[in-house]
Amino acid sequence: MTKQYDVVILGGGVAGGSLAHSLRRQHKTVAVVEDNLFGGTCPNRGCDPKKILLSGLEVTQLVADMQGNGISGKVSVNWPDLMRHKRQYTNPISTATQNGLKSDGVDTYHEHAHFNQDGLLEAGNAVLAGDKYVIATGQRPAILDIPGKQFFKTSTDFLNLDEMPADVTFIGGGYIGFELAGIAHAAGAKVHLIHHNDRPLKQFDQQLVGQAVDHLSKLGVDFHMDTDVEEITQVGDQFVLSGDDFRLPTDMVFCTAGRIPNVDTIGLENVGVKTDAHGVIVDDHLQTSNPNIFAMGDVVSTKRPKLTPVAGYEAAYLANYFNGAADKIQFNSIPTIVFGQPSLGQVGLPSSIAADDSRYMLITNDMTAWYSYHRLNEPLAKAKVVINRDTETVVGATVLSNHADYLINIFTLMIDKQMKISDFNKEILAYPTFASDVQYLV
Ligand SMILES: Cc1cc2nc3c(=O)[nH]c(=O)nc-3n(C[C@H](O)[C@H](O)[C@H](O)COP(=O)(O)OP(=O)(O)OC[C@H]3O[C@@H](n4cnc5c(N)ncnc54)[C@H](O)[C@@H]3O)c2cc1C
Ligand SMILES: NC(=O)c1ccc[n+]([C@@H]2O[C@H](COP(=O)([O-])OP(=O)(O)OC[C@H]3O[C@@H](n4cnc5c(N)ncnc54)[C@H](O)[C@@H]3O)[C@@H](O)[C@H]2O)c1
Repeated sequence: MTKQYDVVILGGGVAGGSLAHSLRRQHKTVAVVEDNLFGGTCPNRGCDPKKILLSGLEVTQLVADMQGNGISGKVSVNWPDLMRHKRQYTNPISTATQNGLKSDGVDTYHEHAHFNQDGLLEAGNAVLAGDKYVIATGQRPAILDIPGKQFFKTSTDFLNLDEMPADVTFIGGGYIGFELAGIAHAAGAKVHLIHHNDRPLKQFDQQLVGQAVDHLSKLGVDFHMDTDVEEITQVGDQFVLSGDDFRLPTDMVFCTAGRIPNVDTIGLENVGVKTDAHGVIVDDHLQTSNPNIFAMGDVVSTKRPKLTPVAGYEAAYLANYFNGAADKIQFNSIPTIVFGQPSLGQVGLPSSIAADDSRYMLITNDMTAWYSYHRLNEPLAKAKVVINRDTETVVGATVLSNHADYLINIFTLMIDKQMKISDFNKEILAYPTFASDVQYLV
């Protein structure tokens, strides 16, 4: 059976689903092929479930910070209850997302999509012919290729754990390692985070990363830097991680050493689509080396952070492009946050570059004693803001605090709207809020 469409989308995640709805508003015929959960990574096994589980950390840490300041008595995370709370949100997502697509007139296929040797797009028994194809197959967890790799669990497993083990280890100090380590620690586990060099979260301000690491260490998280795990063996109910002069028994080990693009099982070689280690290679119109095939979202080879709002933005761009707009894709600043207690957020020009360039002024503030943070007895609140001396505008910011997310979004607006600091300071902002504190930071 061959069916003809204007656009066939491989992958029903954030990018694929959002493009499909936009194309239907243009009355185009659209098929979405999804081989796992509709909605993709973010709502099923990424951002959203992670942040629900993070609420355990937020509540317990707030209560711990406020001990002796009007709050007494400890609270603790009940992991099975928290997991039930998470599942109440995640369980309906895939069906609801698929139904939403169907009711909008999108044909959905719950199959693995691939281009066969004749270059035809197969989805199970169906052949889907498109005037255009869009690859939106996302990424999956990378698994380190070491003896015992079959014992690795992934972030997806973590976000579905029925019981929190007493002792857990994360290998890889990136976004996922830090975020899940914080959640596991709050849930009462002894947590180890192993990183292969001395630069965890290497894209962030290393001074602030160091302070976050010190803070988490004081709370009881064990960091093992410059440590290469070479083998995992099972000993009884435990796993032993070993390398040069290193041996660590643990109950569960998660590989959080990055994600790899889903390009290898979709027959791209049959349709002349070029890829590299970071994903599908595209031009400024998200067009691949095959002019009828486009790619968007996490599967694209790019140095930009691979994030949900970026995937959504690319989907919106392609919808306009397919509707006749000719502009090349351009990106505003992309804010990025490692969620935790504290969270670490960054946007725009990194402070490390600004520190060595006389065109910029770097303003560093310790906000810990400021009213907003004192009120909640927040133990660590720092901000670095980069200002262009000529234009007197903010061009970059890094914030370490439990409320970094509020501040980083405000800095993003200031940067992209090129708002003069003097104009920003004329604004009357609701007080006392984390947002109004920004006027003291610039
Ligand atoms: C643990 C975790 C936490 C995260 N937290 C955040 C966060 O806080 N903020 C943020 O902005 N981003 C976060 N991200 C990243 C975010 O989830 C992704 O950037 C986003 O989901 C990318 O959307 P996408 O549509 O490109 O890919 P996906 O959402 O991954 O969708 C791709 C879809 O394609 C499907 N697929 C793959 N191959 C095929 C095939 N051959 N045939 C059919 N279907 C296929 C997959 O099953 C998947 O559903 C997180 C990611 C993880 C893993
Ligand atoms: N809050 C967010 O926005 C958020 C959260 C989670 C994931 N994400 C997205 O998902 C992507 C993947 O996240 P991630 O944390 O898996 O990847 P990552 O690339 O951020 O971090 C992986 C880390 O593992 C380290 N590593 C690599 N090999 C190692 C080894 N052998 N031993 C020890 N450490 C090793 C790397 O140096 C790196 O620091 C992110 O880049 C981001 O795009 C975003």
